[in-house]
Amino acid sequence: MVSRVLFSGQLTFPAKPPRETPIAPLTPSRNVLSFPLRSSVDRFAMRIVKAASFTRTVAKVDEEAISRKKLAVFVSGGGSNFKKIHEGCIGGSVQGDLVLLVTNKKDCGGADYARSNGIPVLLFPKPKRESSDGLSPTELVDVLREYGVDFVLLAGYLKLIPAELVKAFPKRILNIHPALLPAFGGKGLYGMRVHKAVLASGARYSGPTIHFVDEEYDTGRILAQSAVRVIANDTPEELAKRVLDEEHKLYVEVVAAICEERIKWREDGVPLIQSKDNPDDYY
Ligand SMILES: Nc1nc2c(c(=O)[nH]1)N[C@@H](CN(C=O)c1ccc(C(=O)N[C@@H](CCC(=O)O)C(=O)O)cc1)CN2
Ligand SMILES: NCC(=O)N[C@@H]1O[C@H](COP(=O)([O-])[O-])[C@@H](O)[C@H]1O
Repeated sequence: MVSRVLFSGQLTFPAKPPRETPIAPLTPSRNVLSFPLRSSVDRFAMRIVKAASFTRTVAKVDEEAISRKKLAVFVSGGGSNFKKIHEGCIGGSVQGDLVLLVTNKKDCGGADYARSNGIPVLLFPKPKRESSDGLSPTELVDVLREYGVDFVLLAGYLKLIPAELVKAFPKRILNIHPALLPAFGGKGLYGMRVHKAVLASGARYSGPTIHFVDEEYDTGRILAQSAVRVIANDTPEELAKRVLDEEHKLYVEVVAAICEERIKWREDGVPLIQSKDNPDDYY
């Protein structure tokens, strides 16, 4: 079972010029004139009115046009979240483009998928053994900037993101964790270890958390979560599968919101997602 609470109370945001709510796209229910026409003159007049309205709406949407975002994804394993985000970019549900894949395991499944889809693969950090391969933290920041990366998405990446990168991309690095933070997070809690800890605790709910990344593991501002029921005789693998299915949905939804600039920061520092269907609602 998945639940998601919609917040639509009075919100206060840091003072900044209010952004006009864009006119909703033309939809029959919203834009069809519904009164009976009296004569051919009325019909002609109505066509003029509707044409003007359409032009104004299109013009407004053009003014509000938001640029596609450039995304870099970091993985260490199979990369199923990475693949779902890529499918979203290709399919049109995400207004973004995957320009880089970064990994600490250059032969992992995510890296193989990137190479077979023409996405450049970078190795970070440098392997411990003496090797020319791999980037230093400074080199990594430089490359991300050269590619014009707007957002960095961690998806099963198992190394600590260095402070240099966190500082270079403030409020622009996201991570997905397979449990409801702040519980079951931190150093040593990743992959199946997380689900084993959840089951051992007797928690009745788990589920993915998407949060902004700071200098420590799993302590950044929480942006999105969804709850997944823990079943009494769940194995770690069964729970992992249910949570991963929910991760795939949640990450694509959040990345779509990021690319559409629908993240709003409340004055107390909590980030919220503005509803796509009703701009007055946040969650
Ligand atoms: N600066 C940050 N870096 C990273 C974060 C973060 O929040 N801030 N999130 C992690 C992802 N993650 C949980 O979501 C996570 C990944 C790995 C570990 C961990 O304990 N790793 C081991 C090494 C594991 C390995 O090399 O196989 C360790 O550091 O000893 C904890 C949490 C990504 N980076
Ligand atoms: N703490 C980090 C962590 O455990 N991340 C988890 O690794 C898996 C990666 O799967 P994927 O490679 O198939 O996307 C995901 O379940 C993700 O939440």
